[in-house]
This record gives sequence, C-alpha cells and structure tokens, in this order.
Amino acid sequence: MKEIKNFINGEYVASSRTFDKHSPLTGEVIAKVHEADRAQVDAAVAAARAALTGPWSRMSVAERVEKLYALADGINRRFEEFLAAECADTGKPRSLASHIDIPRGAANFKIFADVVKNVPTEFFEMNTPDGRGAINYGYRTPVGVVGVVCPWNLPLLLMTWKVGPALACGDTVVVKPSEETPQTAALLGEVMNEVGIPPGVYNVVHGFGPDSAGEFVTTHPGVDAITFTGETRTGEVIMKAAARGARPVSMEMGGKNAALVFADCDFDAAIEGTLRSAFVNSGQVCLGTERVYVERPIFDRFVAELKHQVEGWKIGLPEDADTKLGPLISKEHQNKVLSYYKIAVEEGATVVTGGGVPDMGTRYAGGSWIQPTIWTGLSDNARVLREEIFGPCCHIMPFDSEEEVVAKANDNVYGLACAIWTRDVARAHRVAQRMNVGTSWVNSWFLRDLRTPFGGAKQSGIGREGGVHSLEFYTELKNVCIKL
Ligand SMILES: NC(=O)c1ccc[n+]([C@@H]2O[C@H](COP(=O)([O-])OP(=O)(O)OC[C@H]3O[C@@H](n4cnc5c(N)ncnc54)[C@H](O)[C@@H]3O)[C@@H](O)[C@H]2O)c1
Ligand SMILES: O=C/C=C/C=C(\O)C(=O)O
Repeated sequence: MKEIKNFINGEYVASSRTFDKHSPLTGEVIAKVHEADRAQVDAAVAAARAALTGPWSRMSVAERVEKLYALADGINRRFEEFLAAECADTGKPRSLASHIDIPRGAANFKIFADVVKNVPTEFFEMNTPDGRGAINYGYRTPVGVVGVVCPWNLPLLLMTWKVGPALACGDTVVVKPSEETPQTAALLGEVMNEVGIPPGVYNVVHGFGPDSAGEFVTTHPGVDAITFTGETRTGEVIMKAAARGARPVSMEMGGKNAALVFADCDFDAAIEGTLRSAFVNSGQVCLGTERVYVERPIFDRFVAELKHQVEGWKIGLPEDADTKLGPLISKEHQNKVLSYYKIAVEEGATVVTGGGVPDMGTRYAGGSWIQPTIWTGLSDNARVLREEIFGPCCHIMPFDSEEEVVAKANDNVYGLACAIWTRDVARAHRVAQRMNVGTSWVNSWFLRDLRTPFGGAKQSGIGREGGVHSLEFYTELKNVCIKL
C-alpha cells in the first residue's frame, strides 16, 4: 500500500496516525496518508522559521530566481510522475491534467521568478527646511513563515500558485494540502531537494481541518501569514484564527459564477466556452459557470445545443484519451452534489439532461460518478441558483435586456468571475465593468495571464494574487527615508 508522508525540514516524516485516501474511480483505498500531529506541525513551523535565517535568506534575488526556474524544470522533468499522482488523487482525465494542472503547476514558479526579477520599488525625493532634502525608497523583505492551506480541485496548480510567489519573495512555507489530494504536494518535496532548496523552506503536513493539521497550522503563533483556497465557510474559520496575532490573510473562496450570453454572440464560441466552464473537471472549478443567462431570441437553440454537446461528453477513466468527465473527488462530495440535483427537482426545475448517476459497471460502482446536468425553469430565488454546488451542472434562464441580466448576474453573495458572450464591443466593456466580480472574461473563459490580478469580490475572497499583486501579501513593504 502506498504511503504518503509529511515533508518536514527536507525529510519525509511518518506519523503515528494515518488516514485512508480513497480512489474517486472505485472508492477503494489507494494510499495511507500520514496525519501530522500538533508536534509535527510545530516542527514544520520551527524548520520554516530556522530556514528564514539560514542559506535561503542569504540568497540574492538572482539566485532565488534561478532556483524557481529549476523547480519548474524539475516538475517538467518528472511530468509523468506528477500527472499520474494528480490523476490518481482526483480521477480527472489525463488529457485535462496534462494541459492544465501540471503545466500550470510548473509555470507558477516561472511567472513569479520573472516578477521578482523585474519589479521596481518606488523612490521619492523630498524638500526639507534646511534645503538639503531627503530621499525615500520602498524596500521589500519576506513576510516570513506562510501557512498555505489548499483545496482538492486543482491540487498542484493551486498550491504552487501560492508557494511560487512565497518562495520568490524569500518566504518559507508550511503547506497543508487537502486530505483528498496529498500526493503532488508530497512529491514536490523531492524536487525541492533535487534543485537544492534549503531544508525547511518547503514543508508539507497532511491532515484535515478542525483538530488536525489545518487548524494546527492556521492557529500556530509561529505562522506570520495565511493564504487559503477553499470554501467560504472554511475561510471564515481561518480568518478568525488569523485574527489572533493580527496575521494577514489571502483568501480565495467560493463562487456561483454567471455566463451572460447575448443574442448577437458568436453562437458556436459561446456554446464551446460555456460547455467548458460548466462541465470541465466535472464542474469542480471555482471559476466555473453554474448560472447561464441567455438572451431570449436564442434561448431554445442554446439549451438544445448545450444539451446535445454535453451528452456527447464521455464519462470515463483518466487514461482514456476520449474521457471528458471523470468522477467527483469523493463519495461525500458526490452526495452533496446529488442533494442539489434533488433540490432542483423539488424546486420545480425542468431536467434538460442528466440528474443522476451513470452506470459505470461493477468494477467502478464504488466511485463518485455523476451525470452532467442542465436545468431550466427555476426562479431567481431557487437554492440551485444561489448556492455553490461545485459539480457538473448549470441552470439556464432567458433574459430580455442588458439591465435585467446584469442585475440578475450580480445578485449573489459570491463575486468570483463571469463570462460575457457578445459581438458588441461597447456592450462587452460596459457589462464587464458593471459586474461585481474579480475576473470578467469576454468571449472566452479561463484564459489566464498570470500577471493579472486574480481573486474574488464579496464572499469569494480577500486580496488579489497574480503578477506584482502577489507581492503585497508575500512581502513586507518598508519605506526608508534618508536625510541628505
Ligand atoms: N477562489 C478560488 O480561487 C478557488 C479555487 C479553488 C477552489 N475554491 C473553492 O474551494 C472549495 C472546494 O475546495 P475544498 O472542498 O477543498 O474546500 P474546503 O474549504 O473544504 O477545504 C479547503 C482546505 O481547508 C482545509 N480546512 C478545512 N477546515 C479547516 C479549518 N477549520 N482550519 C484550517 N483548514 C481547514 C481543508 O483540509 C482543505 O485543505 C469550493 O468552495 C471552491 O469554490 C476556490
Ligand atoms: O478552481 C479554481 C481555479 C483557480 C484558478 C487559479 O487560481 C489560477 O488560474 O491561477
């Protein structure tokens, strides 16, 4: 049986307690994961603290940049191992993980190496009463030990989206991967050692949230800052923990994203983009679309075409090149999504397609499989239109005016992203600027320039990460004033 250990101070460390990692494909146990206890989290934080004053702190920016590029190359050199580990943990199609998860897992180190290599800091000259003046310049130093708490949907990508800037800025990290997806975070420890990242810079502690490694990390007084990606409810708990000691947080949380499809859109592009945004990764993408608003003249045609195309998506195993949909991450999550499938029908939805569990045969009957689902016919206040489901499902509603659809799309506690489909350039800008979200895509979806600010409004997040914006969280910006 495979064992996934903690990674503390450059070494793999066993724990007295382990928990089972189940395959999303079959429900069978595929690994024993070592659950870090409080003492081991203490050791990880201590190792991270010590590394802040060791060789890592004496590296120049240029040397750190070289190490980050080497980390990216190290992941790409072991691409197949990371791909196999990610697909084993998540059940997602290899075709998806090989184009998104693993390449971005590596790219996240390169982008922040480039940022710290090129970013200037501010400088001001000032007059003084004696006429000799003074100068002021900005100076960035590491924020310190960063607690990194990660979700299970894009495990490597979302973990290195945080570890990349942290290491680029000279921080050290204690990573708590999701209990559902421990493997790639653990494997990255080997690459850290291979490229010569000093022990203690990168640490991984496995476990759960409450009364486990997640809580131990986020409540630890030796952690200087906490970056979290996950559900909003969890984020609220972590923010309370961070408040003790007034520690900064960076929060990437839930979403209930809308697609606004106008009648003048490129219809095929809008279908293709909405198909991906609603169903890719089996709907387990925070930026995904669960609310589709279609201008009435093309509503029936759009519903029919989206139904037709998603029914052509193959539900299958990761290694099958034709697979477009894998299982959900776990039986627990499958039950959550199925509960919304039931609620939708109880609320009066028309089930256009899906609504249940596919027959995957005896061998895979224990997996967390689910049918992609489209609904119509619900009112604005339906739970399925207000609450994040995080599965391969969406509701499609007609609208008659720009004012109406902007109001509907903005009427939600979340504000992460949206997609706007129209050929009218003026309307594209007008609507995008009126959307109360972190990211508006126009005639596209999940097109990511890593230099741009990424994050959520309202209950979708706090702060922005990406490009220079990550520096605000991962460094301490100081002002030095020198009298001339
Ligand atoms: N905004 C974004 O960029 C983004 C990206 C991916 C996922 N998400 C969101 O993440 C959610 C799905 O991920 P999930 O199910 O892993 O989220 P989750 O909140 O259940 O868990 C996220 C992480 O927090 C840990 N955790 C749970 N309780 C904790 C506690 N009390 N203290 C410390 N750590 C705790 C978990 O072990 C896990 O590692 C969805 O809501 C999705 O929208 C958001
Ligand atoms: O599921 C959420 C996806 C988040 C994606 C990113 O944070 C990114 O592309 O950097």
